[in-house]
Amino acid sequence: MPARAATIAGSDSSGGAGIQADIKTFQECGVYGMSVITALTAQNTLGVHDVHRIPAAHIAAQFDALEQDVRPDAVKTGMLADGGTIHLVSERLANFHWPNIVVDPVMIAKGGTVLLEENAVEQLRTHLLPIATVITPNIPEAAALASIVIHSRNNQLEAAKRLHDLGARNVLVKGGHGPDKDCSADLLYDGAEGWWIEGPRHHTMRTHGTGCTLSSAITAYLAKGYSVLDSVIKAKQYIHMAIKYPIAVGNGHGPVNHWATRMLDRGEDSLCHYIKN
Ligand SMILES: Nc1ncnc2c1ncn2[C@@H]1O[C@H](COP(=O)(O)OP(=O)(O)O)[C@@H](O)[C@H]1O
Ligand SMILES: Cc1ncc(COP(=O)(O)OP(=O)(O)O)c(N)n1
Repeated sequence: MPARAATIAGSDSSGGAGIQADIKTFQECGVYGMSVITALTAQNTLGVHDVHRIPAAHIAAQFDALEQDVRPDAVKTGMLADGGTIHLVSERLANFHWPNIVVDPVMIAKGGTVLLEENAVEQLRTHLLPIATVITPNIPEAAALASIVIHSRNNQLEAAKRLHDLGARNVLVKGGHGPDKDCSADLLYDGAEGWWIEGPRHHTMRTHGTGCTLSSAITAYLAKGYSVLDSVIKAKQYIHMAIKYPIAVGNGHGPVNHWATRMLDRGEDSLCHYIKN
């Protein structure tokens, strides 16, 4: 059987983020992709226009269908919408013992639409963080979860330490929203060591779905058996290529190019590098 990855997330009708971005990324990274859909969004590159939550019984049925037949080698969570869904997802993940759990704590879309009810942040902290192999907050999400203001790399590290203390085994605080104009630096912290995984900052509007794409690439490489550090480095190279070589889709914040590596037929770019903190 091929390596298998599952995404537990919301659908983006325009295909740039959510379930669609995750499945495209799984495919490009060479793993078999599966999904548990938590919400449907009517969305395009201009924004999120409507959200329809999936009833809990049907989310549970999707989980059970995978468990009974095609267990994943790694799994990620994305848009979970509300506390009830977080509760159900964390209960299923804990009971099924699915390995390699990547938690992307999606809270707000780039256009400003709330994708997780504000009062569900505590459920994320107490239910999902403790079972996460890796958590991948962006800077505003890390700030909200760790109750800290993030203006600098030192703050990024402090947030990572606090989230590790809450139970996440590895914490990746992504730097896309950081202040550095030339570099987008993500910090990986495992409780002992910190690694800065850096790539050049691309000045572009086509960044819809960057977080979903990075976390699903990490999930794919974990499913293939890479270590957490190697999975994050390979995923960073994948997102770097997907932003650097854009495709023109839509009139707003366009999606990243999920097949950049294949289209260029040139393998992975070597511009990303990592350094010990
Ligand atoms: N303009 C950019 N140039 C290069 N890398 C970027 C850019 N924007 C985001 N990234 C990278 O994309 C990934 C997702 O980052 P981020 O934007 O922080 O997440 P989110 O989409 O969840 O807000 C990270 O690896 C980050 O460094
Ligand atoms: C259905 C759905 N899930 C997640 C997001 C957020 O995706 P992200 O990768 O953080 O990218 P942006 O939307 O912030 O560009 C989403 N929009 N829709």
